[in-house]
Amino acid sequence: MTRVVFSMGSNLGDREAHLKAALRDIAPDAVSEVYETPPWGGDDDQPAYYNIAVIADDPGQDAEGWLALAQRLEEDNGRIRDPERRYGPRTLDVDLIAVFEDDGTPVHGDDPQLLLPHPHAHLRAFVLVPWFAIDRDAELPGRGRVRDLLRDESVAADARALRRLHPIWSGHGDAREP
Ligand SMILES: Nc1ncnc2c1ncn2[C@@H]1O[C@H](COP(=O)(O)OP(=O)(O)OP(=O)(O)O)[C@@H](O)[C@H]1O
Ligand SMILES: Nc1nc2c(c(=O)[nH]1)N=C(CO)CN2
Repeated sequence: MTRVVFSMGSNLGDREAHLKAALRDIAPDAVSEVYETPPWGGDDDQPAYYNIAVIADDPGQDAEGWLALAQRLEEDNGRIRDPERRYGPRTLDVDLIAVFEDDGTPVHGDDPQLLLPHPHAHLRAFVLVPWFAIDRDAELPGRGRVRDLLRDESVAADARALRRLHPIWSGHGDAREP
């Protein structure tokens, strides 16, 4: 069994519909409410994002399997990458933030195709705030408790600009209206 923490974001088209479509394919254990978040990364000329954090367990899935799933979800939602814009807009972005073995051991990855834990997660309020909302004891391997990471001055400033909107998931393994 492995446990994955995903960060999902959308800022093109029907943002909520893209997130719901992704949830339908993964049978999550926990899903945060939707947060509206300003673009992070310096490319500010784009719409605000909808972001959620998602936790899922699957007995048969390893880290590579979770990545393949994430990439399929992006493709199914029409993801196009603009090589000129590192942090440009997208219909759906699914990042693996951390993966844990059955006994809680974190999976580490240094292949550029799969960096684990995600190398920028500790800097991103749009990742940390939703994650903390669904797991008060969350810990980002190598960086510390999410509770403490949120106290960083720059992260805390970004966190204040997030707007918590509403639930997106009913808790019954699908993505129906709550
Ligand atoms: N932890 C990870 N989660 C998702 N993709 C990853 C991860 N580590 C490495 N990658 C690789 O990153 C590549 C680029 O992904 P993508 O274009 O979605 O990046 P991004 O979401 O724009 O930026 P960032 O990774 O900083 O969030 C993909 O080919 C993927 O294999
Ligand atoms: N607010 C916000 N900003 C971003 C996001 C995102 O999901 N939300 N994803 C990015 C690339 O992973 C870059 N910037």
